[in-house]
Amino acid sequence: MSGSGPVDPTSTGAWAQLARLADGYDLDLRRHLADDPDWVPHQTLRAGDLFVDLSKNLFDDGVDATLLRLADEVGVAERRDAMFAGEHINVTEDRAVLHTALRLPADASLTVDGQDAVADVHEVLGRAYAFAERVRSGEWTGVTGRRIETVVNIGIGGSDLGPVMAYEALEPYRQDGLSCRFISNIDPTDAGQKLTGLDPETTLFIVSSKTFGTLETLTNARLCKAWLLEHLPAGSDPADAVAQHFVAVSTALDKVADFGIDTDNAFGFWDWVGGRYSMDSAIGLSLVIAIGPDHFADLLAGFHTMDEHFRTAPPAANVPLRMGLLNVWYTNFLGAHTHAVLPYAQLLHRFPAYLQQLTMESNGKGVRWDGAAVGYETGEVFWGEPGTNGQHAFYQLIHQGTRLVPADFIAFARPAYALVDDHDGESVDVHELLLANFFAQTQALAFGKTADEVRAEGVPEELVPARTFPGNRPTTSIMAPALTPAVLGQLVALYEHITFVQGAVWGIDSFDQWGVELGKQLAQQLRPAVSGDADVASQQDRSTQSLIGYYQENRH
Ligand SMILES: O=P(O)(O)OC[C@H]1O[C@](O)(CO)[C@@H](O)[C@@H]1O
Repeated sequence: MSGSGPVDPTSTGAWAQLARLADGYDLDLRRHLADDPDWVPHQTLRAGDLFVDLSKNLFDDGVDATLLRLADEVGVAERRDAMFAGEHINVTEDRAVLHTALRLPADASLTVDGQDAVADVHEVLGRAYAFAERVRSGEWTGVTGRRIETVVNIGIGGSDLGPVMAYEALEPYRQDGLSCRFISNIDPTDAGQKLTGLDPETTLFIVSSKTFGTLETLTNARLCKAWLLEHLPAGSDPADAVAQHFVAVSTALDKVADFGIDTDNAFGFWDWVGGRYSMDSAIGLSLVIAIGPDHFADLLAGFHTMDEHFRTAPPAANVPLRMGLLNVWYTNFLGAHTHAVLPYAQLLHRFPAYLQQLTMESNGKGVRWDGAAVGYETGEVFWGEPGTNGQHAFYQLIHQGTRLVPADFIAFARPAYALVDDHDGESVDVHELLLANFFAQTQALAFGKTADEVRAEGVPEELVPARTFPGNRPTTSIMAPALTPAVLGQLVALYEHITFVQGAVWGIDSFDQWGVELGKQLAQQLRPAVSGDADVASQQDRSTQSLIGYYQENRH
């Protein structure tokens, strides 16, 4: 796989056919759903516990069949199989891409570059579970003998976003008396705020960094170490204190040792796990401690369910394949640039932020994996907020603006908190209000409101245009019984594989992230200028000199 170049998707017959279909495409969702009684059942798919309704997307049988043909012509299935088999599909880093191995059951078998990956994964998982149990039970204590009450994960990007998102999402599964905080930003406010009010005797720090070379994480880890040693009761031995209060998760265990953390208290993973695909590796240690090994195992099982679906479901029933292809249709043929993700679940409030890294660090690429420039758009901008908050903020643009914004709506049949609003002799289940909004929004977006319908409500003629809704705004609805660990695993894996499908069609390496390097290098080079080195400042461009000058004048 790594030896042969990607197919240029624009050279395929399917691409040309999609371009013809898209020319003047004017599907009317009202008519489409009304005229074809089979459309909704045919476009309602299931994957694990997820119930996925694609029917309110802007496509028809012809587009659908051609998208599936495109997947065939560019070889999505072959690339998927190469990923699952451990081939080095991360070409620019010459690495396998095997986050799917992190959730294989213990009796599965997979050899990666001569190593038994399943045995390795389960060895680390077993150690992480045992460690988590010791913390949860109070057997693992701080240096003064007190049990741990707060776990602070220090990490950034993939070493932060997944654990935070899942910690928030699975709040009902957390153990009482144990909480987590997450320090990520190099802005000292982050560490300053998160350390405030902490009791050093009952705090455990997890330094999470795949490379153990990330400026933000190492700086924050040093700040936390200094804070710990300064605030522990006098007489605590520094080496014991670090040993009891610091553990690490990394692929670079030598650097962990250099930092002063006992490698007995370090949990490894492998270069075949990308940072943004690592929340189900030991990077999830804070989550394992918070929700416990059993729930974490359920989460992994959920991931695996979706992996198996993606690997084995026939194309027409394959949810990640179908959703990924629809995203290609919107991006490359209907002119969409962004994609909204709108969870009608407050507990998923960090899910869009998590998806930003997953999707944009993966597919924000301008060259294919053979180095050739792409001649087409890649990488949608993913964004979102929980409903119904978003309704009162940006839905106006989605409903009536000039841009096409495909949106994924996510909701659960059962609420995390069942609350009833008793008023005026009526009892209203508040979750019903949430779901009524969920259903109503996708209905309004799809079917709109015609000028005649607006007039029929007695609206003055001059206000009719402003109060008309064009409709035909595409949405996918994803529902599940409840937001359990297993369902969360399925959801995350679904988006991992959607991202994969898009990257495979575009022929890009969705697993490297060279685009984040230049800024890091320049920050290192610039730093002396920020500290007042006039020579280095004078070597900068005029705009940067002016900005640094402003900073120097106003810093005190
Ligand atoms: O886990 P690490 O090595 O500290 O990296 C953190 C993040 O930094 C990045 O490399 C981007 O700078 C991400 O891909 C990664 O998730």
